[in-house]
Amino acid sequence: MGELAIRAERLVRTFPGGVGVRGMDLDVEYGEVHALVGLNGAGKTTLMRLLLGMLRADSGTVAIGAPWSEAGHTVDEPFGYPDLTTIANLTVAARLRGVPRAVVGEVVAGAIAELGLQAYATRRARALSQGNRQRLNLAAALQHNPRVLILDEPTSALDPRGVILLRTALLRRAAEGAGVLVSSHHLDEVARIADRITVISHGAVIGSLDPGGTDIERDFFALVLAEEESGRERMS
Ligand SMILES: Nc1ncnc2c1ncn2[C@@H]1O[C@H](COP(=O)(O)OP(=O)(O)OP(=O)(O)O)[C@@H](O)[C@H]1O
Repeated sequence: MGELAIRAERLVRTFPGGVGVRGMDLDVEYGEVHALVGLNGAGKTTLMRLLLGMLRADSGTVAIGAPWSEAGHTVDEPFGYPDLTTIANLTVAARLRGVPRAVVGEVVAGAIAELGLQAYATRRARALSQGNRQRLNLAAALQHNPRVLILDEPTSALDPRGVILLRTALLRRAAEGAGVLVSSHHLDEVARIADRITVISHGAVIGSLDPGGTDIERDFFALVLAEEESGRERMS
C-alpha cells in the first residue's frame, strides 16, 4: 500500500459521560472516497475532530498526508463570517489556504459555480438559507482542491440538486487523487459515491458495507444489531 491520505491507529478519546471513540483504526487512501456511517452518537464527529487535531486523543496516533494548506474540512465549521458576502467569505477562506492573490478571483468564481451559489454570490452569509450556508462551507472546503478532505454530514441540509453537485465535486476530487473521508446518514447516497463504507457504533469500527450491495440498509442494521446484541451479552 502506498502513502495514505489519512491514517488513524488505536485512537481513544473518553468523555466524562462515556466513551467517544474507543480504539479506532481507520485509513483513507489517495484517490478514494471513504464513508463513515453510524447511528447518532456513534462517534463519527469525534473521530473527525481527532483526525483534524480539534480534539486531543487520550491515546493512539493520527497521520494526515498533507499540510494544512492542502486539506479541507467541514467539521465544526461555522457558516462563514455573517456580515461578509459569499464572494468575500470564499476569498478569505482561499487566502487562508494559501491560494495566490493573482488566481483567487478565478478560484472563488469556480467554487461558486461548482456549488451552484451564483444567485447568492453577493448575499451576506447571515442572510443565506441553511442549505446555502452548507453549500458555502463546502465551497470553502473544496475550492483550493485539497489533497485531503474531511466532511462531516455534508448533505444534511442540501436539496437534491445540491446533493448531485456535491457528488460530482467529490467524485472529481477523488478522480484527481484526493483522499476523501465523509460521514453521512444517507446510505443510498453514500453507496453512490464511496469506494469503502465503514460502519461505526459505540465508538468503534464494527464492520464495512459493500457500496455495490443490493440492500445496504439491511446490511447496515444487521451489523449494528449484532454489535448491540454482543454488547448486551458482555454486560449480562
Ligand atoms: N464534548 C463532549 N463532551 C461529552 N461527550 C461528548 C462530547 N462530544 C461527543 N460526546 C459523546 O461522544 C459520543 C460520540 O459523539 P459524536 O458526536 O462523535 O457522534 P456522531 O456519530 O457524530 O453522532 P451524530 O450522527 O448524532 O452526529 C456520544 O456519546 C456523545 O455524547
